[in-house]
Amino acid sequence: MTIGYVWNTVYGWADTGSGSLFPADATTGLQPIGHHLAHPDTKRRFHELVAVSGLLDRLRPVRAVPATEADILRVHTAEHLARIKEESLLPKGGDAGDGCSPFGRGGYEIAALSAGGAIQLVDQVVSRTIDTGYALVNPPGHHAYRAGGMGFCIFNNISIAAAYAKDVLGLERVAVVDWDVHHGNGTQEIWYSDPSVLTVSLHQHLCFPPNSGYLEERGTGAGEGFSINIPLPPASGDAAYVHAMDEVVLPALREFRPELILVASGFDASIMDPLARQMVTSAGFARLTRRVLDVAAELCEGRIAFVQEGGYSPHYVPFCGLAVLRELLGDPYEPDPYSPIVSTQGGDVLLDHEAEAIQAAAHAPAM
Ligand SMILES: O=C(CCC1CCCC1)NO
Ligand SMILES: [Zn+2]
Repeated sequence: MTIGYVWNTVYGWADTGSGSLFPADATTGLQPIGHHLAHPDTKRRFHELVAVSGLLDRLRPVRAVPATEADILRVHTAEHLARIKEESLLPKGGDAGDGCSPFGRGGYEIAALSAGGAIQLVDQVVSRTIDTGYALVNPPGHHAYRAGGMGFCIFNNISIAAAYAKDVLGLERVAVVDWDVHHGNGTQEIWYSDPSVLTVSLHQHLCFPPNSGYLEERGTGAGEGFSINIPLPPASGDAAYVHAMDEVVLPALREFRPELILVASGFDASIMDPLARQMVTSAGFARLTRRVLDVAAELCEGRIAFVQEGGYSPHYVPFCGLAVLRELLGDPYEPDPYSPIVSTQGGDVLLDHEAEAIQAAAHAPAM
């Protein structure tokens, strides 16, 4: 198996400013802090663990190339692209669009390279140059909608890659499975009326964005039934996520019959993440990964690619990512150093209310 891997040093240079979420503001008590919650150090640490663990030597480097304006415009409006480029020229940069997604001067180039990393990985998976792979890109993308960015996302990397797969590589059906803990509202919006892209979002119900990701959001027009939301209760752990995968995601993929599966791989559903309240462990992410790898082999000759989204625990994200990469390499799961603490907190048992939430999603109208 040849497993591709995308990383570029500038992904670790994304300037997230001096705030923790909102910009520092002495008048409102928002003290400056060294690391914004989305500080790139978390993803740099993931990369460094991949390197120090020895896995990097077993991965095939895939070189990120900046997404072109044409690539970005397949998904985003000209106005959004123009604004990001304009603000990226300012001495202190700008914001993706919601006031808590800062980027520094040159942020456009990093965001274009993030989207371009996803494109390059998809290109090599579809052409079978590599069997599968992981794009450890930054900034993330799944909240970015056609006309704007939000939630730390400037451009919707995975949608830009999906559009490339359709329009340039000629694929007719692409599925996006989003296990980032927050609703993939941007990805959903972009493809909401389009039956050629199935979007499936597993997320903590109402965690972010506000009032988004309801079960009833199923697509519109020709796209009716091709947007699937699986809102999960807070504290859902490995058992709930694996059950949701088995009961909702895999059946939907089998019905849709994608030619390519893209996984929006956020690790903020982890038990140690500061921006959500789920309890997924590195073992849980390994189990989810095994399942999507197997269904890709079953449905589309293994054409599956993983694109980094969120994940904010600098302590734990590296080990969640390592567990996913070990699964891609066919290595057995290895408990991480936090396992004695995180694997005894109860997320490994499916609770009734979790099962009920998942059954509700499983019985939503078919596509
Ligand atoms: O990881 C993210 C970003 C979530 C934060 C954006 C503002 C508050 C929560 N989205 O997937
Ligand atoms: Zn997230």
